[in-house]
Amino acid sequence: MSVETKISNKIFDNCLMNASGAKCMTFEDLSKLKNSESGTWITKSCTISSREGNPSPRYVDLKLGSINSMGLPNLGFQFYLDYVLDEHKLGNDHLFFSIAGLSLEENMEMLNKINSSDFQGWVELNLSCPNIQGKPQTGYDFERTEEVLDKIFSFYSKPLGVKLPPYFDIAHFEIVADILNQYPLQFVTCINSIGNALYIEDESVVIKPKNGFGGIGGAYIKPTALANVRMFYKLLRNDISIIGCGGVETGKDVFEHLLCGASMVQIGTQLMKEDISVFSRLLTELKTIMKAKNYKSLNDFKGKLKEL
Ligand SMILES: CC(C)(C)CCc1c(C(=O)O)[nH]c(=O)[nH]c1=O
Repeated sequence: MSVETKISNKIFDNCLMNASGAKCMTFEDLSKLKNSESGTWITKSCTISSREGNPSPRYVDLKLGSINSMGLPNLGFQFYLDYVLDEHKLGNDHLFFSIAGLSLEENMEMLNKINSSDFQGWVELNLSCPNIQGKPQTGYDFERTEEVLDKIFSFYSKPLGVKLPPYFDIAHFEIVADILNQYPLQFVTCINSIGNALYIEDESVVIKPKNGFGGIGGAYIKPTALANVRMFYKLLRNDISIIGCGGVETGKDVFEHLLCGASMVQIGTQLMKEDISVFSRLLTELKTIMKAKNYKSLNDFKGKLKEL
């Protein structure tokens, strides 16, 4: 039995990786991920300059998930470029590099540098990156998304995918899929946290930034994550792989993301709660499910969600 998977022309030993943002900011974080059971790993979304991010408490684990307003803390673009280039020298060309520039110019600057570097892995462009003041995040500003992808694909020639915020309206799925289908994207990651949720404990918010408003992850968001994976699996070109993210706590949750059409599954909140042993547990649980159903490989069930 195999839990191998493929994104564009690269095969991974297994279909699990961390979600950008979860335990992937420092060299120590990244080394632990590299040496974990995950099939690959991704860096924390970065900006050109390093950032402290928001004041704490800015991330809180909840019974049914998590809430965060980290504020894009990261060690700065050059740190992550140096990191992935060191990995390239060690022969690791299958890791993911997340960027979330604070402007289109910043994203272009980072992508120009990556384009002319020896990096051979994938870039995950975080479309939850902030937009012009007063406008919604880029992923919710469809004209802006088209403009950003136009500019990027006018010069960027290496494998690239986008991390999408959750959508809810069928018309939005269709508009976004039509835009994405115009570009040579290798993958789409669905979903980022569900933005601006509010969690209350003892008559108070639980995180300091943004009056307690933060992105929600974990079990709360699995139904929405699965719907986004399924929708984009159906609407996007077959050569665009779907990476599922959202609400994965067990092997059954991984199985459900794969059933919806995901080729790779990212773990965020549960990685924050359980640390990197989560990958071996999830792989064991997934293999148990596959064995019980006599599935030999992911292709036996990937995308084959039954409808009534
Ligand atoms: C929300 C942004 C700060 C603009 C991007 C970084 C990010 C963060 C973050 O760094 O606060 N948290 C998330 O759950 N998703 C993200 O994409």
